[in-house]
Amino acid sequence: MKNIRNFCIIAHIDHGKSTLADRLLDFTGSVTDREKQEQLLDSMDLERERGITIKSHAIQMDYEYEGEKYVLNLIDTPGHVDFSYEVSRSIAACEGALLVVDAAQSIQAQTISNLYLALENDLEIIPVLNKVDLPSANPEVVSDDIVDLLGCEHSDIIPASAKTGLGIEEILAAIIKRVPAPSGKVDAPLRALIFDSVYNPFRGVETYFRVINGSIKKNQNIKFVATGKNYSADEVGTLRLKQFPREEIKTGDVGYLITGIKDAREVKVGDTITDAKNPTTEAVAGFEDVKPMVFAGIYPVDTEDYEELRASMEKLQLNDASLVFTPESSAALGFGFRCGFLGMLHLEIIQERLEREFDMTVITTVPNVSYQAYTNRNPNEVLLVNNPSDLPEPSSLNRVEEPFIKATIITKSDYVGNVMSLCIEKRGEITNQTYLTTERVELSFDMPLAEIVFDFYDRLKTVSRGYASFDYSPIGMRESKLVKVDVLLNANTVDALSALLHVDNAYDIGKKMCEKLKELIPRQQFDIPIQAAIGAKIIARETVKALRKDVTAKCYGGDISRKRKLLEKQKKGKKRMRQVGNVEIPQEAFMAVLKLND
Ligand SMILES: Nc1nc2c(ncn2[C@@H]2O[C@H](COP(=O)(O)OP(=O)(O)OP(=O)(O)O)[C@@H](O)[C@H]2O)c(=O)[nH]1
Repeated sequence: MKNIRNFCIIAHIDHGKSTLADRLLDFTGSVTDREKQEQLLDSMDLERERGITIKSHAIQMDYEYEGEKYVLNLIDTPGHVDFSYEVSRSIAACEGALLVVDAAQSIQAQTISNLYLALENDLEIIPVLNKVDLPSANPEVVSDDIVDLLGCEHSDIIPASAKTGLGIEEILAAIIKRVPAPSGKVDAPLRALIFDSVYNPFRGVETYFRVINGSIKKNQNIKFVATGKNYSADEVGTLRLKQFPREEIKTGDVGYLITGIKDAREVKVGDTITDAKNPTTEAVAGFEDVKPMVFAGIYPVDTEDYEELRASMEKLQLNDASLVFTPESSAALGFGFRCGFLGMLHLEIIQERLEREFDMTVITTVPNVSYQAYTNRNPNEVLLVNNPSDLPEPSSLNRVEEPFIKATIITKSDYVGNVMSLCIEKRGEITNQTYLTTERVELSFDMPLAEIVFDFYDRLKTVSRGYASFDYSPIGMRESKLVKVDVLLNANTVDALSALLHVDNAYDIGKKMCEKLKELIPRQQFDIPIQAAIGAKIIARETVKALRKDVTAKCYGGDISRKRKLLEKQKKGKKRMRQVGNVEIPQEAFMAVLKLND
């Protein structure tokens, strides 16, 4: 045990975490040349394409230092705020953390939020100043920032470049010297923390764990504490680039477990594994069910594909336990599903996976957060509103509460004004303003989650010219004045276009929605009035004028091939359209409310 080191890498997005992990694997000889590939740890295609780490992974390295052999377990963590719960679990499985800071970008919002998570778990922090090879790097200034933040010495900071390999040896030495060896009770009943799980279509769910006390043996009868289910440990082993089956994984070490579980929902990140006959008495530390933050309807483009969509979603859920869905129906779109996501990125990923892996073309409706409504009839009963159509009628509605978050934004002092006006426009209330240095300011706001899940991040980037980083954490529900804004096309309400909005914004957004829809809905043979309404009251109106021109009109005469080509083109453009009443609505229109400021 004394020669094991468990550590993770924490950083703001794009500060070089995955690249650094690759260098460490290289340097310790954990990969052969043939296995070498950029960003080894990001194994999903999507991850590689998007250049982001979606799921956290673990990998074991051997390293000899001053004549002694060490086992280093690197637990990689996802960088996007949608997956922050996984970061916290990975952190809980370690004793130390490399805090990677980009020498050109300095400390950003997620550097700080991840650092706090690490400090809460008493991790030893090793600050790494990455990307010192960049011409724009500013190592002196950024080192000062790090010293201010951590209260460490300048000499504690390791200058490095994950690109050139500078500093890698020093980092490995620091992991061995500064990160404490795991401490745990070898003789106590098994207690292991699940920090991740991965779905393998052939072997079922692979569970990644860290043994805190005792050991886990092959064929042992084990129990998952939170779900209360028993399994047999069919295979346990250590994780290298490949899996290495072992007879036993001992106290302090990290490994994988295969039990034949076929459904990802049975394995919950943060749960504790214990022995079925001799269970641990210690409480499961900090286990939390991950709750979806954003809800949207997903409908097949072709109504006949509903069953196929259901089958695809069920398969997706087997390997992504954070996806939840229930069937729903919409007057406009027919049968589909209301799905819960961790955030907008997660929504995009699911949509893309449905298309790539299952060949499904789907229509996604306006996303919304989850509200809580109370009616006059029973003001104590909470009604969950995950869909605008679930909101009770205004006459019977007592009050609505919406989720709030604490937003932390770090920006340059020049942009404080812009950032503040943006946040105030988004119904934010400033709660704190701290100058980290004379140039950099940390701002905190209490804001409704609904305002930030959509275009906030892009707007923030624009108003700060890219010099703002952002992070948030939920702070509970607060009462809010919300109304349902409906959209009528050709005098028919299209339920899939309804949105829940704050009363102060409803008129403005209603008007913008009509304008945007006018741009997006193709002209047809007749005038299409577009109206926004609150209840029976129309608050805005636009009209899509009737079409006069036939696309093939120009090709009079016999040029049939050209005519066909044009018609093909028109058909392609129609692919993702939905006929509602007699109006054709393209997919973009369902998301129009998100793009009002484009
Ligand atoms: N010049 C230079 N570029 C680097 C260095 N380290 C990483 N990069 C580049 O910075 C970008 C981001 O690096 P990643 O390793 O993907 O960053 P990350 O923190 O893992 O990002 P997420 O996985 O999305 O959280 C990539 O284009 C890397 O090639 C470095 O030391 N020097």
